[in-house]
Amino acid sequence: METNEHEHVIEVTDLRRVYGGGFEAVRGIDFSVRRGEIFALLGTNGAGKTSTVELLEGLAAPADGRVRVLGHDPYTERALVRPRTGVMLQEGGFPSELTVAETARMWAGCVSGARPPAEVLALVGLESKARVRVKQLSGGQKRRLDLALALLGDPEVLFLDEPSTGLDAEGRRDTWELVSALRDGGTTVLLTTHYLEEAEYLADRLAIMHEGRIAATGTPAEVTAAQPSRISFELPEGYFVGDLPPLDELGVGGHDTDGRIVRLRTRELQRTATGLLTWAAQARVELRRLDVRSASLEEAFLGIAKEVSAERTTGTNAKEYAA
Ligand SMILES: Nc1ncnc2c1ncn2[C@@H]1O[C@H](COP(=O)(O)OP(=O)(O)OP(=O)(O)O)[C@@H](O)[C@H]1O
Repeated sequence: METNEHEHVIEVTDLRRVYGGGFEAVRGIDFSVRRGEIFALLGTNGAGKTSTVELLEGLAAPADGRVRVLGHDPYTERALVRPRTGVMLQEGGFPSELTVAETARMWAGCVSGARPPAEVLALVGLESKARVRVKQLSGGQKRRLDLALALLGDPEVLFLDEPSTGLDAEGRRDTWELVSALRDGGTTVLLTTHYLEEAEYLADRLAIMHEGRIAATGTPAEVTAAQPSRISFELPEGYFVGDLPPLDELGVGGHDTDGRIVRLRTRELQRTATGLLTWAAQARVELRRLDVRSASLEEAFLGIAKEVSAERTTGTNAKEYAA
């Protein structure tokens, strides 16, 4: 395996996917993934994540744009790319009468240089289920079997489509640890997920997709830093919002109230917090229920989805969306 960690293992340029009937599910996206990196594609339902991953896996040809996986076109050069990648699909669809071990052996027969099936079953914690029929597995155990099969070829690049859907909290945590360990061993991972905490925990970098486009991309910290922080507190007895220092002078971008609770949004957290606390000290009042927090990935996600929808409604980007 090559070890150049700066090498771009996945490169996507102005990628488009159009389904029969003319629906454009992927509308010109760009991103790249370096060797040994975990990259997460997040998005609302129908954002185009699976449509994108299928293009990376070479299951369909793009309508336009370019995809390279390990330097090759995964569709036209499938024979070069496929043996070096592992794919965990959303629904594996195995014959349900086979046992777990038989399924793994059958799959190993289709993979050149496959690892011993027992080894990958142990990796995902399914060794004790080797003799159980697939139809008797729980939903979470089936997802783990999907993952084991994707690992049979010891892939350089692993595509994981919602790897922990259906897993309980412990199973999810186990999967995260396994995926982290694979990354630490040099595997490049592209995953789609609905769980923001999964992306926060696992992803070195991520992209948030919305309606076929990438609305934000970067490290989890970069994506959340672009969203406003929040400060909330209870107005002291006898005070009104108008008694606070002018909010724009404190760097506040917006505010709302809920009874006596005031919520401020700011991109200058330190300036706003300092101004507010200085005012409280000078007025000799206590700010009860004070809560100061940076945006979470979840807030960033919801904020981006809302912003893009609002732009669309007001027509800011009407032309772009009509394209
Ligand atoms: N075969 C198809 N024919 C027509 N439209 C399709 C087809 N497959 C998907 N779509 C549409 O393309 C859009 C993107 O779907 P896709 O499955 O890629 O989204 P996703 O981000 O993976 O969503 P989810 O999180 O719900 O799995 C959706 O509007 C979907 O209805």
